[in-house]
Amino acid sequence: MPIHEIRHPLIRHKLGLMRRADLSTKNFREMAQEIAALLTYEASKDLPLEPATIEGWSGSLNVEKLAGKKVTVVPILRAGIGMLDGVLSLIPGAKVSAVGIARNEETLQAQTYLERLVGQLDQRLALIVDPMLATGGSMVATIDLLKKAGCRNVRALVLVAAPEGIRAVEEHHPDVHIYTASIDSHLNEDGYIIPGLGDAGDRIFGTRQKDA
Ligand SMILES: O=P(O)(O)OC[C@H]1O[C@H](OP(=O)(O)OP(=O)(O)O)[C@H](O)[C@@H]1O
Ligand SMILES: O=c1cc[nH]c(=O)[nH]1
Ligand SMILES: [Mg+2]
Repeated sequence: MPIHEIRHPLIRHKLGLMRRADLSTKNFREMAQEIAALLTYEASKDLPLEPATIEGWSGSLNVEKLAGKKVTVVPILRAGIGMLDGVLSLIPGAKVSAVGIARNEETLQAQTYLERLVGQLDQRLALIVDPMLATGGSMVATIDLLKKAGCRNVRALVLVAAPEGIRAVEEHHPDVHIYTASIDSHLNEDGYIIPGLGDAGDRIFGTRQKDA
């Protein structure tokens, strides 16, 4: 199954807090990074290990380390920045590939305005981060451009996913696994996830918010 809804109690609790309309910008940001770290833990649980010999306090011993595979984290700007540090807290050596995509508010079409990818993408696992998977247009466009640049191993971390967006990713990129804190009910007529979080970019950046 390429969709993984991680129903861990810590994630359920933190996501419940994020759904509160009165949560401050500060706390919304903190929860987004913390859930991102917990999703990273899940999304990395099958990364390959290789043996290594080290000098320990009692002499030489065999340990394990992550095998050759390198990681790039791919935040979809803007809102994806709100999950970046959470991923990097667990994979501090990862390179960051920034992709700027904004959804046209009328047509809901994804429009790409920035593409700053790191090198050696054919050897890297790409972990795309974006709080919201709504129609899936932004995610599909990001996976398209990563694969075009040579990336063969892509996973997506989203806080909330709509069934419509999951179907779009499955249809266009069935090899891509999605890790989410919640599969929500549906999209409303404006393309917002219900119950969702509202506009995640605005809530993370403090724009157009009542308490800004
Ligand atoms: O699945 P989709 O229908 O494409 O919608 C999801 C996208 O919409 C939001 O970004 P937005 O376009 O609002 O940009 P922002 O991050 O700059 O606020 C969100 O962060 C996703 O990137
Ligand atoms: O519910 C949604 C859908 C798209 N973008 C958001 O920020 N929220
Ligand atoms: Mg937005």
